[in-house]
Amino acid sequence: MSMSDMRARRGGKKAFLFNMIIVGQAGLGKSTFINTLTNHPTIPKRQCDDPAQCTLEKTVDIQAYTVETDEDGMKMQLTVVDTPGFGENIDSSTHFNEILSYIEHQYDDVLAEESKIKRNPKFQDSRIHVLLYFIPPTGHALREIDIELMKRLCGRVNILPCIAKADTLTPKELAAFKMRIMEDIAVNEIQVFDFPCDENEDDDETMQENLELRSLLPFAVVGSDDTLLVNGRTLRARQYPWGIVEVENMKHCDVAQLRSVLLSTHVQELKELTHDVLYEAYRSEKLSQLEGLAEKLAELNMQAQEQQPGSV
Ligand SMILES: Nc1nc2c(ncn2[C@@H]2O[C@H](COP(=O)(O)OP(=O)(O)OP(=O)(O)O)[C@@H](O)[C@H]2O)c(=O)[nH]1
Repeated sequence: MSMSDMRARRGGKKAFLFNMIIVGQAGLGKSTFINTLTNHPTIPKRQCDDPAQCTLEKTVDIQAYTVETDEDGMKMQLTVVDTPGFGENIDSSTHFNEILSYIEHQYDDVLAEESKIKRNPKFQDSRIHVLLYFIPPTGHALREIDIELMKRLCGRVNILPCIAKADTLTPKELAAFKMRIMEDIAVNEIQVFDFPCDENEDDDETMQENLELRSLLPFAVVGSDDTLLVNGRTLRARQYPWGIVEVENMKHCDVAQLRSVLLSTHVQELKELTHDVLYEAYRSEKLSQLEGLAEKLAELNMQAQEQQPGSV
């Protein structure tokens, strides 16, 4: 779909449903980022008076939060699925399996609904349209765990890689880190959502915008729960002894562009890719598995009948 079509759709009365999941190591600022993105305390802060206890009070369950957004005239009902951060000591394969089964479970629900003779008019499609993968700001390269997780999930969900806490890197470090991450993604054949362009469908403006967005990958993210007064304007920002990092300032990070992608310009495309490509692949895999099982059962039945006394 072209950007102009997308814009033509904006301002419609019906709120768009969009579902995202956020994944990454513990303490990378996932909850803070969601509240920054939605400009709302979508994920409640954990109440904790005792700093010693605070570190123990992490996100422990996969949990969905829904919030209304209105970005650039595009109204949406956004559901964000927050996942527990994984760490060095956690068995990562269990963690990956939980995320994968959560994503597949939403596909199963749709598959079951599609197979009903009488559909439920109130059925809510909770398929995940995008996964934000938070990479720690090590400044080196992707870790094995990042590669493994993205490899396992990329056939099931659109992945957008993000560098968490990008304010901890200098601009030079950030640029080099971005380059190495994209090299690792290519070498390991990880399919991420890279703003594909279609010469036959997209107009020049869309192609240009997509190429610019692609060049930003992975998005440099900064989140903050605080607002500060900067030159007479109240802004979401992080304050340090040496200065201020403004969340919406494109010179400081890529949050402004990422917000626009996630809440407006690329919502339709991510939904279409989820339905037409990812869900379709899952559906046919599932159905051929069922077909294989049915054939096996029929074969076993036939053998059982042949072995019955009196059968010819
Ligand atoms: N420097 C920096 N710190 C951040 C940023 N975003 C969040 N933080 C801080 O990082 C800490 C953890 O933030 P959370 O949002 O709770 O992290 P989380 O990933 O949701 O944590 P889990 O739920 O435990 O996985 C908090 O002290 C935040 O203030 C950021 O962009 N830059």
